[in-house]
Amino acid sequence: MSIPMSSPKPSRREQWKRTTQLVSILLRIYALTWQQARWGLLGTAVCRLMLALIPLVNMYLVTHLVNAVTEVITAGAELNTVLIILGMQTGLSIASAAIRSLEQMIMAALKLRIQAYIEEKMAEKSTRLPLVYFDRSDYFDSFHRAMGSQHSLILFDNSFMIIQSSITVIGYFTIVVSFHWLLAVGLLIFVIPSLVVNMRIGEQRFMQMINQTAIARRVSYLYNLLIGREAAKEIRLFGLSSHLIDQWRTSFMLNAKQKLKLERKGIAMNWGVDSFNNIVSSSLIIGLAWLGTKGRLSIGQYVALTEAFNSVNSQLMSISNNLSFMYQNVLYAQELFTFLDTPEEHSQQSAHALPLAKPLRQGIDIRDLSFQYPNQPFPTLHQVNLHIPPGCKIAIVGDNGAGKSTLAKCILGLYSASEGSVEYDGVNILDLDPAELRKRVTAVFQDFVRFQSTVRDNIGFGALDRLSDNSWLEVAASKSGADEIIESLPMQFDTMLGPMFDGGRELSQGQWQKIAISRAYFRDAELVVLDEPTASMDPMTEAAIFENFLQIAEGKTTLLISHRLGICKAVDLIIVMKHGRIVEQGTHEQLLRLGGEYEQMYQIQSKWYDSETAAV
Ligand SMILES: Nc1ncnc2c1ncn2[C@@H]1O[C@H](COP(=O)(O)OP(=O)(O)OP(=O)(O)O)[C@@H](O)[C@H]1O
Repeated sequence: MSIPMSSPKPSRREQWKRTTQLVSILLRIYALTWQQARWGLLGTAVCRLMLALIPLVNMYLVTHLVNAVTEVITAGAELNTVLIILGMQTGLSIASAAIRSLEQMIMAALKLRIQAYIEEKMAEKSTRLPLVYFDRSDYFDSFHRAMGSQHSLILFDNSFMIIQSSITVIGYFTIVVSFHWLLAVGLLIFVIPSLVVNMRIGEQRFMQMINQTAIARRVSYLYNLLIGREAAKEIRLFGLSSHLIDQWRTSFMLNAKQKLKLERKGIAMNWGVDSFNNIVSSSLIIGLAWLGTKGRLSIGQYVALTEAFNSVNSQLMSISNNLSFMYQNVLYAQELFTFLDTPEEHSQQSAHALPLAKPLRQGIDIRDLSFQYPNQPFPTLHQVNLHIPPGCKIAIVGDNGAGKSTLAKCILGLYSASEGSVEYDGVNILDLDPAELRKRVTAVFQDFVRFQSTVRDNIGFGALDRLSDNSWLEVAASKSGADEIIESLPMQFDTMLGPMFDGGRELSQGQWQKIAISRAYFRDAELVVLDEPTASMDPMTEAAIFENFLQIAEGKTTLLISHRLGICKAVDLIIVMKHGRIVEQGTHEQLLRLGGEYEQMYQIQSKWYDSETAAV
């Protein structure tokens, strides 16, 4: 879908291909607008048609008015005709203003409708894309460009303007041609230079937008960092404000200078076009005066034609501007459609997703699984093999960066294997319906979300269909120990959490964690993944959570990622990971006997706990 723009001199074939692509984008926009707002579109078309005819009627009235006024002055005729024509002109102006207002109202509604539709589609698309896209900078570039291209869809407005102006101009041409064909040729000369200049500038603006996307994103990233909550503490603590503002200013100015250069070029070129048009316009008026000397024009016709020239000039400028805007908007719209056409998650496109037994019979098998992040030079997981029987409790341990969280995300189906497979009951995860799979799994991640919303939402988002079921909410809250926190809140489950909105109660890190764990429990899933859920909790709370966890995990397949090895004694299987591989697996006793990585980690931690106890 993306149109190659970099080659300075495209071949004829490339030009043809590019033109057909642009036309197909244009047709797609028309189809979309028609589908979304056909009555608005029809209403606008009718208004624009009437507005196109009004100047022609006015020209007719001006001719008669000037002639009638001349009669009054030179031959002492009655004022009646003048008054009647003036009355008609006033009526025409009022009608014209009313139609214009109506058209503006329809257009405002139409634009909002299209904007809502596009924003919804973009949000839908973002949530349906595979998670791995969010690790790619080109995805963010594409999203940023698509966001900035939304306005381009109102190019139907440009088309209407062009049609409206064209009808008026054709009317004027028909009248002008009846006086002398050379006058009509002169009128045509107006349009060509301004069209060429505007299209060139439009294309350069678009290319600039493409080239500046990455840096424009950095500018907005730095700005949001400066004004946002996330970095507020550290900016103050480390005194980063001036440094970050300097960085932001440098990036901003880099973009601004390039933009300014192009604007200057555009303004200078338009000045050239304006001067040229003034010369053409003066020549035409001289031509009119010459026709007058030949006795082929009345004063009224002379005045009306001069007005017509000025009007045609502005109408032709409007056509040329709208054509170039249309061209520019089609180029932008291409970015939007490129984003909207990005392929989604595997099975969402397939109607042949395979069913899954409930509960699982054979469990989960990971076969020769390798996974590489798009922005990493080497795979993060190498040839991982693991069998997880149904109902088995597994702890995954290992150094920082060993690949524990990545493995969990592959098992949850959030990342697709680069090589090998994850199978549920022998069915490749890629052949399962993602929506169906997600109903069967639940997780708490290290970087869980703090929804700036009610407690009910924060827990209930785990299973939307039970959002208003208080008894389920209470059970989920008590399992994680969040019930005590909720009890102390002014409106219990309906209390707003987080500082972002009025009346929101901020919680401590550990309290938020309990809420996030409740959310995971709220979904009654077969596979529960807890990725370091207790990192911010005090040891007493941690012990309680683990105890609870094991109790409620009875019968469920559970995967626990933790650096604290205390829990490992109570699980069925411990997996030790190092540099993206499983290096050891077994029970606590088996691994201690093995005397390998696990035993070393365990000894270090027990010494640490022992010395803590000794110190106390
Ligand atoms: N979103 C990402 N994009 C690129 N690389 C990533 C991403 N997330 C993790 N990695 C890389 O993958 C490797 C494994 O990360 P992972 O988070 O799976 O490790 P972990 O064992 O869970 O670590 P920790 O104990 O610190 O949480 C790391 O070297 C990291 O650099």
